[in-house]
Amino acid sequence: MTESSSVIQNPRRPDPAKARTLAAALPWLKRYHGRTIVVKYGGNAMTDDALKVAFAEDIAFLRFAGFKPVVVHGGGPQISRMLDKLGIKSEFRGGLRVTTPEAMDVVRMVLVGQVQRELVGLINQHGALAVGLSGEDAGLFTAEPTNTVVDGEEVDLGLVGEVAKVRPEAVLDLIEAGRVPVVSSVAPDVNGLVHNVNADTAAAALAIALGAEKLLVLTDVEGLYRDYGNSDDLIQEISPEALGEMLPRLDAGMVPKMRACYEAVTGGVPRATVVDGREPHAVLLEIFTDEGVGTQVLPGVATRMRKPYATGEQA
Ligand SMILES: Nc1ncnc2c1ncn2[C@@H]1O[C@H](COP(=O)(O)OP(=O)(O)O)[C@@H](O)[C@H]1O
Ligand SMILES: CC(=O)N[C@@H](CCC(=O)OP(=O)(O)O)C(=O)O
Repeated sequence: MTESSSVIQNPRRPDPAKARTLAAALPWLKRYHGRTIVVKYGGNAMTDDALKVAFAEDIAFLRFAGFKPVVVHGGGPQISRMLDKLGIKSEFRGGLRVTTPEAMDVVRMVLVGQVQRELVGLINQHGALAVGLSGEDAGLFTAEPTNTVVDGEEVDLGLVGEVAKVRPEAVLDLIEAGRVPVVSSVAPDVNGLVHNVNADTAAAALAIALGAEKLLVLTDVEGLYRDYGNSDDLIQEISPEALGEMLPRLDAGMVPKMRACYEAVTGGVPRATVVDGREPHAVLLEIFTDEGVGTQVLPGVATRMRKPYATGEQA
């Protein structure tokens, strides 16, 4: 022994529980290795800095674990706050923002210039991974103007679009280069006029075009309630057919969200899951556990219910 060497007295034995947790992740590592997972990060799940940091860690973790995560972000509350500051009224119909040309400028500024930039910066704390883009980049999305029907009446939503076409090449190039695309949901129509696309809708269209293994949607509730406001029964698993029957009875932000899950699964994505993004590390908890966090939409299942988690209990 040299003079400079030292002996650690009473070293602490490594905790076997840590190894068990890691070993339990093996089936999921095998299932999703090399597979694309589209993660939709809703504005309501970006409530504090610690949550956003944990989200960025989860995305970097997936990338380093050999998955191919693609982020599509929202920012509805952030847009509403900015509109409010500017003295512009926010109005939602059928879960979608009525978007005037004046509001469209703000939507684009907040989504692409603020929310996207912040997420890119947070993910890149872990390496040169994230690259931001919007539906305007390299023809990623072409929007088609859309209206909605509320209480049997057609409502003019202004510059709101559905995704009519996806050219996923730019996203595929980034994935191929080992990057994490972070996508904002604004998109030009065929004439180049930029439209506001709901981020859930954009995420579903991208998941289908990429042939993703999963669409994972982070929001601010534990999942889909069977009868929101009247009962705390949560739907744990539901088939696209049963969800399709529920769609006309849903309201507010759950309309585009559950429609997006429906579209994704009927469009070939094997499963779509809505989870509570207010839970730190919601992405890792959902992907690496089998207990059915949130609401899962997958073909061929009978509807299964559960009660919400007890207050203070971890997912
Ligand atoms: N059946 C339902 N189950 C769960 N949430 C519902 C339901 N119906 C309406 N909601 C509302 O939808 C909201 C989520 O949509 P939204 O506010 O657009 O979220 P995000 O910003 O994550 O896209 C919930 O906070 C809840 O208030
Ligand atoms: C047409 C429409 O409603 N677009 C949304 C786009 C942002 C979004 O979808 O954000 P969340 O995911 O946080 O709800 C909006 O203007 O709020």
